[in-house]
Amino acid sequence: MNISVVGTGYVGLVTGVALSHIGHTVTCIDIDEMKVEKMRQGISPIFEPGLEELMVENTEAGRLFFTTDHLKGFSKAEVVYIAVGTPEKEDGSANLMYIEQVVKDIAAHVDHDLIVVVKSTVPVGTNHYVKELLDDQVREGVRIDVVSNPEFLREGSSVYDTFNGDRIVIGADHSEAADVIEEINKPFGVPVFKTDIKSAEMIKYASNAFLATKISFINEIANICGKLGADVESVANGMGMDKRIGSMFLNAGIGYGGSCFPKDTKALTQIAANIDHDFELLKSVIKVNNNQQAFMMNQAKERFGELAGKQAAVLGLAFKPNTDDMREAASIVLCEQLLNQGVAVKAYDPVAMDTARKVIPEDVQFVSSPEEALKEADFVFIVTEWQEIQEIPLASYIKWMKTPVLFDGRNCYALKEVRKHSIEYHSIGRQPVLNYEAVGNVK
Ligand SMILES: NC(=O)c1ccc[n+]([C@@H]2O[C@H](COP(=O)([O-])OP(=O)(O)OC[C@H]3O[C@@H](n4cnc5c(N)ncnc54)[C@H](O)[C@@H]3O)[C@@H](O)[C@H]2O)c1
Ligand SMILES: O=c1ccn([C@@H]2O[C@H](COP(=O)(O)OP(=O)(O)O[C@H]3O[C@H](CO)[C@@H](O)[C@H](O)[C@H]3O)[C@@H](O)[C@H]2O)c(=O)[nH]1
Repeated sequence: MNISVVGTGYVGLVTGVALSHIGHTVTCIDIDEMKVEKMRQGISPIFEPGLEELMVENTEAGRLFFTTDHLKGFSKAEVVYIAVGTPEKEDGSANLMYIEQVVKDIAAHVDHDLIVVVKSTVPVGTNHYVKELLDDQVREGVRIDVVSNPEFLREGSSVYDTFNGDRIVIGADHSEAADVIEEINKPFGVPVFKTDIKSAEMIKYASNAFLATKISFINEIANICGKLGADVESVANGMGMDKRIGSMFLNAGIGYGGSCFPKDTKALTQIAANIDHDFELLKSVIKVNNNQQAFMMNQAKERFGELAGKQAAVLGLAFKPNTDDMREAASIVLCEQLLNQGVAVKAYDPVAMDTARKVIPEDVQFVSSPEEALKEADFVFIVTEWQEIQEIPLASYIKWMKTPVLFDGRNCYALKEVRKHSIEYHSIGRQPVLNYEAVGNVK
């Protein structure tokens, strides 16, 4: 099939590349000329494992094209996927201006029947709003169907997730349009769930809100465990063995970040508020997450009393491993808080340094290895559990740091291992390891 994908961000580019890989002819359209130029040269504008190779393979096979020209991009399209951003507005609701612009672009340039697939995460009712706008704006005689097809990929494993998803949700008013989208996706071999449009839109928000709830729940349990002497990892393992609960998304830490959970949880409380429903549970999930981001900072203040004049290392800046995405990364808030307390900060991330420079205060010193960050540091914040960071030998903290005081926001190290070293180690929902004598005069 001839498909156009509008927006080549984390969702659009992966969708376009994957659809071309299963045999469709795909034209990806973006307004960002630099991005399009990069993709034409075979360079992925985002860091996503496996994406660039697949992009080049399908470009060379003549199935994948990139353009900034909507007219050209839509000329042969039988189906257009919308994958532009829906960022949050000041009141927390979803900003639909990019979607509305794409509708204008389609209406201005399309003169044949079309199925428009909304992949972006949009509030319940938006697909019908898109259909109304299109019906108002397209040329006479042109028939447009709108299908909701929310995306569930995770950054850092988006290529894998696309080919190994748990389900593809298709929401449509007409079964013919739903059948076309099902047929397009058949080669993925992923189970398809067909439903009405509003339910499809809600499945996306409800899924993200539920996962965010799981994370805030385990973080609350962790905070209680920490005070009672229980171990949150054991608790999560024991809970997760119950199939009704499931073992995934029970990793305690410094809260969820990224481009989706923070924005989508807020948007869903707003969607509920619009119909006078106070979504108390979800508001608490958000509040717990905001508090959790301050957890390590509070630990450090409690540990040292005065932080001014100290030197800190921050290991990991991206909101999660295997991505260069810095949207709503905990590291941003943590670096700001450290600087505000008069701490000198050296930060390292294996991949996200360039994106981090744009959002992290410039007083933070960016360094090119964990060793440089840790050299002469009074303490370290482990913020992102990159494999490279998890593999730093515990002995290296002793060797490189002024005082090996670790605050691990992602529980990267097994306590059994930590206890073998002369280290002071604070993590989330687990007992601290306080080898005071060995560490010397830090306390
Ligand atoms: N990032 C994720 O992991 C993820 C996962 C599932 C769903 N989503 C949802 O998917 C949507 C896209 O998210 P993203 O992270 O890929 O966004 P993004 O910000 O990475 O990418 C959006 C792209 O759209 C382009 N664009 C904007 N207006 C355009 C126009 N009129 N024509 C052509 N291109 C245009 C931008 O230049 C940008 O490259 C959002 O609604 C998001 O909530 C994201
Ligand atoms: O047990 C866990 C799992 C995740 N996280 C944090 O939660 C955030 C989000 O992680 P993850 O869900 O793996 O990444 P995203 O790329 O944000 O993916 C989520 O958001 C996407 C956008 O809507 C959805 O498509 C995905 O299904 C959904 O998992 C990150 O900060 C993680 O550190 C935890 O703290 N504990």
